[in-house]
Amino acid sequence: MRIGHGYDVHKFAENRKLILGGTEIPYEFGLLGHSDADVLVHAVMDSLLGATALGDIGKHFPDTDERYKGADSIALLKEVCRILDENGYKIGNIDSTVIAQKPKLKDYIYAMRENIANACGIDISQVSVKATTEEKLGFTGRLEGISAHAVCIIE
Ligand SMILES: Nc1ccn([C@@H]2O[C@H](COP(=O)(O)O)[C@@H](O)[C@H]2O)c(=O)n1
Ligand SMILES: C[C@@]1(CO)OP(=O)(O)OP(=O)(O)OC[C@H]1O
Repeated sequence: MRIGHGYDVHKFAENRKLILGGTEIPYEFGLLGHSDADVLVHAVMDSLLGATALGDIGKHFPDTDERYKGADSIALLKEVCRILDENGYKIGNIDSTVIAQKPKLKDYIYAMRENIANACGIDISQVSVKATTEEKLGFTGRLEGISAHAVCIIE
């Protein structure tokens, strides 16, 4: 059994969609990135890669590579899960937290869990997504961006 941890941050920008956990969330700002900037899926991918000690998302999907411009992070997650499978690993469970002052995410949590579980070929009960604010403190509290943490167990 191996444990993995992932963390990512993306800043808010105008004229971008807000994609979290593969779900488009209505909000006045989106997140800036080379890909679709899905900060939650990026943290999940880094936790899985961390558990295998096979590098990180920057190594597998460099932000200098035109192939990943506007990339659907859920598609990248599927590739990470293919790598895990190729190396003989199975996911035990994934737990994650999105840190966002706004928007409220509770109505989208189930859809995010479902998207992540489907991409990984696991049951939704193996994927937890939580949301919290930082009580208006720090960069998330100032509405400058969103961060996400994820941990996982693989076997
Ligand atoms: N962007 C967010 C942040 C929080 N939630 C939900 O609200 C609960 C209370 O959040 P606090 O930061 O005030 O502790 C939290 O447990 C989430 O259920 C949310 O939906 N979206
Ligand atoms: C997945 C990638 C691909 O460009 O997405 P980005 O939007 O650049 O996001 P970041 O978390 O800064 O780096 C990871 C990249 O590998």
